[in-house]
Amino acid sequence: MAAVLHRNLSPAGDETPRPSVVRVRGLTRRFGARAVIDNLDLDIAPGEFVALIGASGCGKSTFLRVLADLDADIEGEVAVPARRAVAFQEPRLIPWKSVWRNVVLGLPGLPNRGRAEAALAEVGLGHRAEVWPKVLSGGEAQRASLARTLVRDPDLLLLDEPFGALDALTRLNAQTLVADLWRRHGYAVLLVTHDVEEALLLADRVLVMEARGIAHELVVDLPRPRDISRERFGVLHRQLLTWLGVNLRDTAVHDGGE
Ligand SMILES: Nc1ncnc2c1ncn2[C@@H]1O[C@H](COP(=O)(O)OP(=O)(O)OP(=O)(O)O)[C@@H](O)[C@H]1O
Repeated sequence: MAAVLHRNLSPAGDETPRPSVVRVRGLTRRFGARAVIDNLDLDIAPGEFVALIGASGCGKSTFLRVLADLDADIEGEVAVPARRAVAFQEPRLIPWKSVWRNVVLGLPGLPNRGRAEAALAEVGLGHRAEVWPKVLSGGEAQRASLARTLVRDPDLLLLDEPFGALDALTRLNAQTLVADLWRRHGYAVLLVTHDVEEALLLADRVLVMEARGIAHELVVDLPRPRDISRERFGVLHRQLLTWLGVNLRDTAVHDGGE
């Protein structure tokens, strides 16, 4: 497994290293005798958007759960910021609480409706604060789940396939929203996804996970907003598919690197 170390993503010429917001060294997670993650190293810079992609069952969610502090049964060192937030494929809203109460659920102090409404307005749900979660569409529920991350004012946002269950158009809108929120708030993001295009649309860097660890890393050298019709986008797309073992017999695969 390749060790992946933080790259300085500041403008060309400025090689001053920045501190990492996530620092992982020698992480191993075993289930019984089997190491699903084996001696993994990773740094994520403040404000960096990193996508993690890989075949089903390779350990992506396991890794994200460790970073979210939902799993402490590990070996190695993991340093993450205290202010972090997580959103999953299912919005995980409590059905008997109104949307705004869901947004501030678990925050210390009295439920702060103003704060919830501000976050809901940011995701375009200012008019939905009072309703029950069951009346929200799939896309709206997922936006409420993003509002719940915003009220935590995170330094690190962990996203586990947050758009996986959405239809194509809703997904596109949700991706744009995530990109806008990221730009506005400046937190670092680790996005677990199965979608190569989504990874290239959103991330500064894409990590390809294979059994036990991170096997490849791609720095996405494309200007934002990303244009999927650009030739370079196609080159990076094919590179990722090749690493993922997708059969590209009918396309040119040798123009993207290795
Ligand atoms: N609590 C557990 N006990 C035993 N094995 C587990 C446990 N949690 C995960 N695993 C195993 O660890 C491996 C990695 O699982 P994980 O859910 O992290 O994969 P993933 O890459 O997120 O998959 P997917 O893309 O399908 O969501 C799988 O083989 C899974 O069966």
